[in-house]
Amino acid sequence: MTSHSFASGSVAFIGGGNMARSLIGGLVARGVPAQTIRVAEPVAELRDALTRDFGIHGFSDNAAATAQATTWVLAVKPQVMRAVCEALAATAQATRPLVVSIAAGITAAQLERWLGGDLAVVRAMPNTPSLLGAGVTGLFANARVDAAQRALAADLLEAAGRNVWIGEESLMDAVTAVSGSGPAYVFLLAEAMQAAAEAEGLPSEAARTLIQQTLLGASRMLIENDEMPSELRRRVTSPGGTTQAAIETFEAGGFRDLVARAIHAATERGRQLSAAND
Ligand SMILES: NC(=O)C1=CN([C@@H]2O[C@H](COP(=O)(O)OP(=O)(O)OC[C@H]3O[C@@H](n4cnc5c(N)ncnc54)[C@H](OP(=O)(O)O)[C@@H]3O)[C@@H](O)[C@H]2O)C=CC1
Ligand SMILES: O=C(O)[C@@H]1CCC=N1
Repeated sequence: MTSHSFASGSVAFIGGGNMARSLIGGLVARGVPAQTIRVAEPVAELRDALTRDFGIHGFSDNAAATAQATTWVLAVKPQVMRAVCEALAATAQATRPLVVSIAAGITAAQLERWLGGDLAVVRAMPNTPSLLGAGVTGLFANARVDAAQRALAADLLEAAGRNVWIGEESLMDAVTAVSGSGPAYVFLLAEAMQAAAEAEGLPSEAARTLIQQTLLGASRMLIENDEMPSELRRRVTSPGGTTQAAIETFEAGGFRDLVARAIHAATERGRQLSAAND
């Protein structure tokens, strides 16, 4: 953590579900004092697990969690965001926190309006590898976010992995479609490879190890070799060999177009979530 971390106040998570757990775990692992982290979560088992696992303060009531916090992380589903914000508007206007939302689709302007207006809002889109500190977050700051608040938001999300600042908010739905949802695409590929491996006769456990290590190794090459994916692919693909047979099958099946359509559908869904929950 850098010097501008949470020394001057505490952070309150509203919603203690999957993503909040990943982010809280990242913060605690990076040395943010547990007593400066608060979470409001209505489900007692989830709340108790968070307080037990990380030593943070748990609340069943959103207002109680936010009352002492200088940074709020809104980590509820887009469908309940408006109601959650409107119930916290008076506190937001009285305490003027930095508001960080990780909800898909919901815009900074919507959050600001629901919370009573004139607030610094950062829209952030992390992903589940945050749990391991291997996540990536796309971030957009509205015009009211000052340099110190920007640094604070960056610190908060850096605990989960790398940050990428996005200048135009309209691109946050594409960020969501690429990296927010992205881990699920890799898991789908792993599922499909597992089923195909077993269909070819490989024992389940052997197939699992082969696939896990292949995805890990390929990901490391993407990051560490500093070369284009197309070049890395070319080196695996011996002319007339096995990889060529597979790649030609993918291409003939419209793989690239399918990926483009899937990411477009996710991007559009983000826009719909904004409109449908306004
Ligand atoms: N999962 C992911 O990979 C990612 C998710 N996100 C975003 O993060 C947000 C949370 O997603 P995720 O963690 O997956 O969802 P979860 O359902 O796991 O977490 C949301 C939590 O908020 C609780 N909650 C519901 N209503 C309220 C309320 N009024 N006040 C406080 N807490 C409430 C929910 O309880 P209950 O179960 O009772 O409803 C639940 O425990 C979403 O907006 C999503 O778009 C962003 C990036 C990646
Ligand atoms: O599926 C969703 O809507 C959320 C946002 C990105 C990942 N999960």
